Amino acid sequence: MSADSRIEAITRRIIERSKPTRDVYLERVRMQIGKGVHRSVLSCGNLAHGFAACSVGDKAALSGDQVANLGIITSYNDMLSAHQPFETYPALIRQAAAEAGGVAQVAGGVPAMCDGVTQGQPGMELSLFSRDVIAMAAGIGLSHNMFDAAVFLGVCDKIVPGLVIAALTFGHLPAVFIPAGPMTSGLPNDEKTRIRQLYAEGKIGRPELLEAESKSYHGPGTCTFYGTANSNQMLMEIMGFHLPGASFINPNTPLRDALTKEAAKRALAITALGNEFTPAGEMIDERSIVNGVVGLHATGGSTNHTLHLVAMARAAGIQLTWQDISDLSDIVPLLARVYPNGLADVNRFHAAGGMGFLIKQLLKAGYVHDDVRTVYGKGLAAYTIDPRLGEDGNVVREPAPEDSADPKVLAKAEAPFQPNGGLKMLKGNLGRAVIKISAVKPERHVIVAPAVVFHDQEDLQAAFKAGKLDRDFVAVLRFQGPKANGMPELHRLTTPLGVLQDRGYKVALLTDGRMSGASGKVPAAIHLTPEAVDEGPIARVKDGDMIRIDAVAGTVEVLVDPAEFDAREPVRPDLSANEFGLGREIFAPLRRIAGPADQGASVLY
Ligand SMILES: O=C(O)[C@H](O)[C@@H](O)[C@H](O)[C@H](O)COP(=O)(O)O
Ligand code: SF4
Repeated sequence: MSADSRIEAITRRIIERSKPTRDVYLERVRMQIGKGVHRSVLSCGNLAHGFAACSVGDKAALSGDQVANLGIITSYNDMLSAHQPFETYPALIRQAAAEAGGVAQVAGGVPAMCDGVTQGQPGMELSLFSRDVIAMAAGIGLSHNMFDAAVFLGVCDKIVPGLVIAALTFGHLPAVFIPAGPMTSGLPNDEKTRIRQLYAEGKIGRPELLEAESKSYHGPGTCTFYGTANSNQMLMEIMGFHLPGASFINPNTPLRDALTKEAAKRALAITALGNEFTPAGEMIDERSIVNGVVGLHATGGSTNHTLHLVAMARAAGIQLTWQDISDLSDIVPLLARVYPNGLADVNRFHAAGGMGFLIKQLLKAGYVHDDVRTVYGKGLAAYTIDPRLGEDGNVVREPAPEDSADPKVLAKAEAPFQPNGGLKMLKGNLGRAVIKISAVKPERHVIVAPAVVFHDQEDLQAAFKAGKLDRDFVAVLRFQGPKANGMPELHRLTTPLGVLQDRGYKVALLTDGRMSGASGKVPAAIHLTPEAVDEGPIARVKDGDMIRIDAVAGTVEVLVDPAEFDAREPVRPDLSANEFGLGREIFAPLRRIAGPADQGASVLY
């Protein structure tokens, strides 16, 4: 089943554009593959160090080059509810590997930041760069070169993108991603938001707010809104890094453990020592990347992936642009309504038919490429399934349903919630930006209002609390880009801007910073490039300038006489206050070399 001709055309132009870098990348992957079983190039001393702490049996196995060895890269910590379940995964993976006649070793750990803990805090200024630090940290583990395949334990925002960059950098190895699954449903996300707004208006106190937050985020597993973390799960499934049906099974359940053990065995089965060798660098190609972007649009996924997918693709020599993402958005319909794009959470998304139903609809309508390679074999059609626990405790896969079990949450391709995708690119005399329209009411897709300029999100919060913002306005929050302060998420502003919007004002945010994947109802033109610290046009905007954000036409403009605007000097504020404190001083070198948002805001390329 071939993809829609428009999808094919965009895929072809990505292939053409990427050819120079993709050819070099594939040549390097094949050269590494050509060196044979990797630990066989190690000296006896290297090898002895590599298995010194192993059992006698594993030492014997690893002394030769016939037994496959899995490198586990884990992002376990107790800070992220989504990653806490990984504490027990290495033992489960070792057991599964032994059952399959292989070996598994933890090759290394990577840091993982919880953006929920750092949201609105200085620590958030390390968040985006942590993606590339995670890629480097995973590379340190895999550089021991003891492994025939790698399994990656990661879920949340920057962790999966960082691990994918590492997996593709070590593209000569098969790579299987193993998730931990979503938290069970707690206080509904819209109720959490309502209570936050009551607190922002001074109508309730901290005890009531903390009670609501704790009922929302209440146990192990990924937070249940459709933010970056759950967008990551969708991507790993539709791009073929997960086993079919792995994404949205709750932690600490028999099916979850069965999926984890199956993933470990599958990773051992697809090494060069077997007959289904599937190196990640060849498995992921331009079609896989396009399938990921399509999945993002069809589900109203996180705006952060206009940064991460670009950086992930680049790791495999594939050059994905915002124009590609925007053009795909014009083609792909919105088929899922999961908070903030609706009231349901990911548990209800899964119960409605989940990834199997979604992929089946996208394949039927020709929006995705079926002729792709995955860790499960060939063809995306293998993912149109519903995972169950079999009698023998193993995973059983039944065909995904033809109909959505909840048409308010998952729609069929012939009757979508919106004719186009969740993400729109904006261009104009202020530069290039991104806006997530899937969660914004249509009457707010175009906003024309005077600018109120801020250099710090706290100043906007203070202006709100002082009652200075009860009017139509565009909050122009600048010096939030990668080089300025690490491009933090400004999701805390959703609450005051949401209160003002609910009071009937036409409000929007324009920033060179980011929002959370969980942000939604307030129109926000984000990732503005060039950023203010690079003297982008946003550095010349003044209070009162009329700003037009138009998600229909795809434009972002300041409505000031061009000659007058160009004659203005860019503002150059003192940013030294955010150059130290809570680790920001050690990230200064990364701020200096960070690339622009439309190229992934990466420090790696
Ligand atoms: O991109 C994302 O999805 C966010 O970074 C998300 O991971 C973050 O944790 C939010 O801040 C959670 O939402 P609240 O802050 O509203 O709890
Ligand atoms: S989804 Fe966000 S808040 Fe929840 S655990 Fe992951 S990073 Fe933390």
